[in-house]
Amino acid sequence: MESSREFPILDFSRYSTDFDGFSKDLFAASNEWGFFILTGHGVEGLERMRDLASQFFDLPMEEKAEKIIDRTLTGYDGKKLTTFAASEGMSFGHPAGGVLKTENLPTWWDSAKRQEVEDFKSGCYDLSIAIMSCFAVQMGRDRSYFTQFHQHKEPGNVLKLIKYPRFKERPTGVPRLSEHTDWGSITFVFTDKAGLEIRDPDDRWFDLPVVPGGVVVNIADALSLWSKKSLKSTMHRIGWNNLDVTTDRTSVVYFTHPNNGAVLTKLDKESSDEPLELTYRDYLKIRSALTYASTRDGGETGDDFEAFDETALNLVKSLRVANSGVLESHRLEVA
Ligand SMILES: O=C(O)CCC(=O)C(=O)O
Ligand SMILES: [Fe+2]
Repeated sequence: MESSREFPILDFSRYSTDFDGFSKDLFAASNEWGFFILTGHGVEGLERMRDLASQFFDLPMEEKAEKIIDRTLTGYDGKKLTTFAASEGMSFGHPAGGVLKTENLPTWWDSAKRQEVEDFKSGCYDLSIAIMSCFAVQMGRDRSYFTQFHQHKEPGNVLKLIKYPRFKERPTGVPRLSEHTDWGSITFVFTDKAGLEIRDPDDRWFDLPVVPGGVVVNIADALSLWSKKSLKSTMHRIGWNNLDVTTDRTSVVYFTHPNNGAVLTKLDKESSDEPLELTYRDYLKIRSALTYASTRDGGETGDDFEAFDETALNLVKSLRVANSGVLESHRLEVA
């Protein structure tokens, strides 16, 4: 679907030559669309990450599935275990340095490869901090305002290599990736293939363009709450219409998260004089309960919604897709 509005494509080299103008444009794009494409971003090592992804996903299942994704979002997110998507993923969580030490990576990821992953993550981290400094200034804060809440602490940022495999025929009733918003601060999607669809400012599905050398950036829930929704966390998905079913799609995705203790917002409570502080940790608990309540085996969280503060629960629900009824569970057996 086309949009009547122009999708924002911005050049990161303006960050050093025209900080004020650039940050204004970045903020406007994130306010209107919640998504933009950044060219000239300078993150190095993408080809190598794609190369490692391709080698890894070609390994026999026993080697890939040696370590399955855990609570630190590290490990193999395998075909048979994946919910919400017809894909397989290899995920590297932890704060900086953690990929070198974790015991939850398949042996194939030796120390040299782990170092390459760390280096790529580090380039992404620097870019994320630069982008957030633009938002901070536009929100009337100090340039380093968000940096203090994105230190190398728990839960850390996640790099995920994702392969959406080709099929002979289009599977029925299952998208490549179900519609959702992301959870943290901002996300980067590096890909050379079409397929990503987002809700445009008129709330219609829009096919994201592919810009060679550009990275797709989107705002996630936590940053949206932090900015009282002036930065938009936009729903997105990957369908079948834009990319032939017989074509593989690989993406390299970097998710940034605030530190667990970061206060995203304060909620006024009638019952108390003190506002309730909603931290990223609180948000995560609510969001994962809402999301996994709809899956067949309930996830790990259980669904003890009564334990949550009602105002906080309603706020997270107001992000629309945190409603468990919207996400559907898909468990697809790939031949
Ligand atoms: O693979 C992509 O292009 C997007 C992935 C995505 O939206 C996600 O994993 O949250
Ligand atoms: Fe996403």
